[in-house]
Amino acid sequence: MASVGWCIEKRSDVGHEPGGTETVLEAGCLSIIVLGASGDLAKKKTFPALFNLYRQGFLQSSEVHIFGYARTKISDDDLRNRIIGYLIQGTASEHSEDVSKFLQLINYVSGSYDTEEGFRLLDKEISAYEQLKNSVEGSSRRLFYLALPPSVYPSVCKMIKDYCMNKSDLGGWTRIVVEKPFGKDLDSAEKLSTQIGELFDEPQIYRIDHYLGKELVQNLLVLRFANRFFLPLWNRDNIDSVQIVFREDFGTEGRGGYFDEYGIIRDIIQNHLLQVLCLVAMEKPISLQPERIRDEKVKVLQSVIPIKREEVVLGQYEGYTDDPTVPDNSNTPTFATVILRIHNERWEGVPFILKAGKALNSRKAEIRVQFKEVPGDIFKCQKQGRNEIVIRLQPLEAIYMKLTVKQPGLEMSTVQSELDLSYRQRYQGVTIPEAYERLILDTIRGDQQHFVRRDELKAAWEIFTPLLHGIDKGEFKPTTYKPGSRGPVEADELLERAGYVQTHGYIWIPPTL
Ligand SMILES: NC(=O)C1=CN([C@@H]2O[C@H](COP(=O)(O)OP(=O)(O)OC[C@H]3O[C@@H](n4cnc5c(N)ncnc54)[C@H](OP(=O)(O)O)[C@@H]3O)[C@@H](O)[C@H]2O)C=CC1
Ligand SMILES: O=C1O[C@H](COP(=O)(O)O)[C@@H](O)[C@H](O)[C@H]1O
Repeated sequence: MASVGWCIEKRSDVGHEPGGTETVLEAGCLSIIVLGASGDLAKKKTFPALFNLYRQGFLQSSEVHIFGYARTKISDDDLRNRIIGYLIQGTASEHSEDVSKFLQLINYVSGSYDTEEGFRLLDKEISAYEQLKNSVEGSSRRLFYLALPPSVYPSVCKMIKDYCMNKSDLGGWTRIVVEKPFGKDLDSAEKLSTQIGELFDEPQIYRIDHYLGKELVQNLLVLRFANRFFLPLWNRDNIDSVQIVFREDFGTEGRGGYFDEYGIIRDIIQNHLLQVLCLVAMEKPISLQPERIRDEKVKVLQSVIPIKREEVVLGQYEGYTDDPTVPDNSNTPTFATVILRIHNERWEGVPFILKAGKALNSRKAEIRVQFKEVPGDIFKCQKQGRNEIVIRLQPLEAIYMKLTVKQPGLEMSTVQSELDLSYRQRYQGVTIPEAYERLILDTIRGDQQHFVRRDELKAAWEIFTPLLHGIDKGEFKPTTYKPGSRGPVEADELLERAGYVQTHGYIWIPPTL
């Protein structure tokens, strides 16, 4: 197991610009508290991510303890038994000793989310552990991960603030991680932000969007700003359209109750896809300081003009309302294509097409940047297709550029082909970290670059709230589509109207080893 101590590289805050990093020695013991430990996210994502960090040496048993907290009355062992299967999944058998050792780092505390009793008990347990480690009071670090429905965030944050804070400021800290959906519209999100903002300062709040932890999303700034190729081309003069697409080949699967309240726009588009859009469209930040990057993202969001009704297609898959937790007359979209337009010098006139759907014919997420046609087409090859750069976020991470080349052989004819950077082939033996793993490590390191700032969130809700209110009032109706299909045909028609040219007779085949 690689040993990684707590001497970490921490990005300095505003005032230390540009660029520089400083080394901060964080020596206090670390308590990670997973609230909602009995739930779905905790078992599927949070605990496995913590395990992987532990396995790779980023969490040391001498310095870290993990507490699960929820109302369900279970023992430490019950919790361990609930999560063990998710830790072992995808883990080689040689790691079974690590699994046992990791599980011993976890204790469970049961209590409610709005009364002091449980939180006093939780504080007592954390303090006991800190004392055991001889941690100097105030130097210890407490990370609260809210794997909970947002309805309980305000009361939970109040309880943490009143009963569970790190006791003083001797280099220690208290941070909270909150999951999406952060609000349901502009007003509710602002209300939630204000409630939490009265209790914690912005540098203590980590609004997680797990798409920001995906490898190829993290690569976007490097790709755009470290390569001469792209700098002069990345604008309205050369790019005709940008698509950011999320497809899932399964339906709401046991999460129907939650999903019906939110729908695909709040579940995927307003957060995950919009965050990706920001990174594709933003200007170059003056440095890699998290605040400087987030400043640029906010500017993009604030430049988006109101969504036009005719640039939206909504769908709902057949059979969606068969779920007993979904009302028969549900108007909730499980599919949406929405065109956003950015009113600035770089992007005026370029449609940013955000598309997301459940129960479709495939599972993938990608960014597809389509370039304009070459003027003066001497090869008469225009009909074969346009240049595209495709960034495949998942599965099979890849970046490929679709381009026209000479067909090999004696004739001078042209054909569509690609320059392909397929990660599995290029980076053999390299394990790409899970998004949650990376983001939890960032919260421990105090790096907020890949988290959503309050003003970003506000600007994101400003874009979608009018449309969402229209849908909630039943003013827009989703059209039905067949599960396993591409979604409503109207979505492809909208794409065509937006100027997207489908390439026929060419398909990218991920290379095999
Ligand atoms: N599951 C997923 O894949 C993803 C989830 N998220 C977000 O993460 C958060 C947690 O999600 P998930 O784990 O699926 O949610 P769950 O519905 O599984 O809830 C987590 C825990 O919260 C408690 N809980 C549930 N409902 C309520 C309620 N109405 N009032 C008080 N406590 C409640 C339960 O614990 P107990 O009863 O023991 O207290 C439950 O085990 C949510 O904000 C969700 O939107 C984000 C991305 C993906
Ligand atoms: O946040 C969510 O994301 C998942 C998809 O995540 P991915 O990393 O597998 O692409 C989605 O299934 C879920 O509905 C949504 O809440």
